[in-house]
Amino acid sequence: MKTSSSKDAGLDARRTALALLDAVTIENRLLSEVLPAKTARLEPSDRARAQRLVTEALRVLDRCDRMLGPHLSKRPAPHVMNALRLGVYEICGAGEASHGVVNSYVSLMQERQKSSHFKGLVNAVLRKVVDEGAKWDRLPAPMLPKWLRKPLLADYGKEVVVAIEAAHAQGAPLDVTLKNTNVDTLMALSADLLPTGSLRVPNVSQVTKLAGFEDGDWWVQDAAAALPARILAPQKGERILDMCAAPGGKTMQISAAGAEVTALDISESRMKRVVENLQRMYLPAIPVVMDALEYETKDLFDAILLDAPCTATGTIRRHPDLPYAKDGSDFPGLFELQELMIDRALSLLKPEGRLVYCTCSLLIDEGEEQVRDALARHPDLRVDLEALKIPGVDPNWIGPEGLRTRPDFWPEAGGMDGFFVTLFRRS
Ligand SMILES: C[S@@+](CC[C@H](N)C(=O)[O-])C[C@H]1O[C@@H](n2cnc3c(N)ncnc32)[C@H](O)[C@@H]1O
Repeated sequence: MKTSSSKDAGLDARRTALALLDAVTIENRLLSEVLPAKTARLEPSDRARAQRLVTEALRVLDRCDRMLGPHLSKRPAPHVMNALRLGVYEICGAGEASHGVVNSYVSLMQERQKSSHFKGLVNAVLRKVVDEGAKWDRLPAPMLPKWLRKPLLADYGKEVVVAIEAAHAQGAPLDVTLKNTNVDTLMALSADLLPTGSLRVPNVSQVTKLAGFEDGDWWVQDAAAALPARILAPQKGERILDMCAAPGGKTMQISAAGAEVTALDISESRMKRVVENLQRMYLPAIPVVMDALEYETKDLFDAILLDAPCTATGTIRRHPDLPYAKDGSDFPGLFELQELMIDRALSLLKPEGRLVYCTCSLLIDEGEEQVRDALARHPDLRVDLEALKIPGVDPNWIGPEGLRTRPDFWPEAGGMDGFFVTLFRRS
């Protein structure tokens, strides 16, 4: 690994960003899986720079490709294409000095024998892009890849999908959930209080340095992700199962409300994060590491929150790598697992108990369709629509099966993640 010198300032971060983009688009890995290993040897400032560069470029990858299209008679090898994409993003999207950007990506091509003969192409194409920079702002919002755009078009229609894509390009603000409603914390964070009770914090560079982090006054949680536990409305002393708990955002909401919460997750490493998060917040919970489909208990629960494993397509604002790392092939397996988990949850619930089912997905298959199927399988089950009408939730977001949020909601305030939430009771 080379180190930065004044001559090649930014090269280490760019090399790593290119390796990360290759890992996502060629090896189909999620950034969260590859970031630790690929950035381990970088200086903290370069690590942050590489992460920012690849994340922001992924957000506008379709735009980069549109800029490059007219200058490429044939798509070059993926590694070369990714260098061009990063170069375009840096020149047009980030407004970096074009001379340094072009030189860096040409140098990176020279570093590998296989790509060294593309250095002339990279040089020529990026220079042409510099001349056409003004085109960038006139390009439409980046489109999702076809494999994901197609089902979303079927679910929502073109107008909504275009609005969702525009919201994805904007990225996501930082939202936090307060442990206790505390005006001092609100003031110290200079945050906006959102209609649903979450706080939106402006201009964050380092979350751990924000007021109240050390004291456990709040945790990071998107405003939409905070809705399922609010809808569950945990009561002091109730026994509640958080059936897919890690990393623990909803467990902490339930615990902070004074309920006795069992936090279950199949992943030992992810459960460690739940425990760490609970410790930082000084909140109790009973951690259980096991497959929810095998979990049994004699003492049925008063309420269950099932935040089922899903495609996470509602979180693309935060994870723009997802549409490029995935191709939808694992989706049917997830839909089946969600169905099994709903049935399992019902078997662990008191007859008068309530089950909140939610997914951070935009796909109807993982929300409304799961509810319709569950009602057909369990004739004694009903959806409690009244329970979904909590403060700040627009009644238009509620359909016959439950509450649907989308990234294009609250556009002026900065949007929200896509979620589906419903509350089941037995008739
Ligand atoms: C959407 S995440 C949960 C997020 C969490 N509720 C929160 O608010 O922080 C889904 C979780 O389901 C867990 N999971 C996947 N399959 C599972 C299974 N069969 N049993 C229990 N947990 C499972 C995953 O490890 C993952 O942590």
